[in-house]
Amino acid sequence: MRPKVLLYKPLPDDERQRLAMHFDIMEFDGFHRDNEIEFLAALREAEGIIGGSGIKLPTERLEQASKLKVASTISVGTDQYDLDYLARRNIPVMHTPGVLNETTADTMFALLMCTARRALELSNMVKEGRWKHTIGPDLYGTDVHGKTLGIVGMGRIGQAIAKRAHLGFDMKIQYFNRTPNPQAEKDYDAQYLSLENLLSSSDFICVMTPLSASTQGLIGEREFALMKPDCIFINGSRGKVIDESALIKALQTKQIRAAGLDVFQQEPLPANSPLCQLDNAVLFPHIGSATVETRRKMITCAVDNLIRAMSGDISQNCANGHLLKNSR
Ligand SMILES: NC(=O)C1=CN([C@@H]2O[C@H](COP(=O)(O)OP(=O)(O)OC[C@H]3O[C@@H](n4cnc5c(N)ncnc54)[C@H](OP(=O)(O)O)[C@@H]3O)[C@@H](O)[C@H]2O)C=CC1
Ligand SMILES: O=CC(=O)O
Repeated sequence: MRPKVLLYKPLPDDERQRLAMHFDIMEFDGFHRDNEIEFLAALREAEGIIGGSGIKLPTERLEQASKLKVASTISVGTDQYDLDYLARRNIPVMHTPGVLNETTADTMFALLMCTARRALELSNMVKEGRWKHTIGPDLYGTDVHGKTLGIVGMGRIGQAIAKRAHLGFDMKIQYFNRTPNPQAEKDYDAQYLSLENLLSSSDFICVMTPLSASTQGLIGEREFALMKPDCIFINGSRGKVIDESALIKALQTKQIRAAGLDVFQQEPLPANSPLCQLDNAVLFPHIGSATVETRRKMITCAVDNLIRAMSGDISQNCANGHLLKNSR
């Protein structure tokens, strides 16, 4: 009998067929109230699961997946899973690092540029017929080139952002990680600082860490208070890495200049969020990697990961390999 795999995110036909060559597929478009009973029945039968980061499968649900051997996600972030719990069950979590670095860095730079130059606010002014005369200083933006960019989380994507900033915009790069990144220091002349020093001396701050126990709430009221009054804050990591209420307060009181956000504590962001009322907040709907080309590469990578891991090979792209009891 072929292993059963629960697929809960739509795939292009060719990638779906590739899975079907190896597995019996139980297919769902997301996990929600309307499909809960059938979905959980399929989960109980599944040896493999494949979905995306936006669809949470909490541990109490995964406890029912007694036959589960592999979880594959079409994302680099794996915070939707409890990696320790799955490792205790010896279940590898496979993800898609690398293939989305450049696209996600492009998105973060777009967010940074739009925020600095007030692009969406001014575009809306034009579209709504409010452009009556040459704009004055009250609507001017701020320069990006030549400024100082602080990157919190100088990993794969952080370095792709540093490349754009340093080589393209002549920005000074400083960063904070738990461990220094000598490659970024060599390639982009990046300077390693404590979080406090980075926050108080950067013109732009971009957060690009994973969400984990060590990063949840990393940037809160105290951290916003350390930032320069002209600071532009960009979050591309996960909403819970920052205290969103503290950010809203910092934006409302102009404690910082502006924020560009791709991720939120609750996604989709509720329309009644105070963030939606703020001219100095540029909001993207979690589109870091959302281009045709890159989403396709991520799907191919996640399908490859599942096929290989189901046959026992987790040598590439395993997010919890270091935690597994039995290395494969
Ligand atoms: N908005 C979007 O659409 C996207 C969002 N993402 C998010 O970006 C995250 C990062 O991806 P990627 O660059 O591939 O990951 P990497 O693992 O390559 O980089 C993560 C970096 O964060 C640092 N970091 C981790 N924990 C801490 C901490 N407690 N304090 C300070 N720094 C920390 C790590 O350094 P060290 O371990 O030394 O601390 C590392 O440099 C993903 O996990 C995901 O959440 C990714 C893609 C798209
Ligand atoms: O947020 C996206 C991811 O790939 O992680």
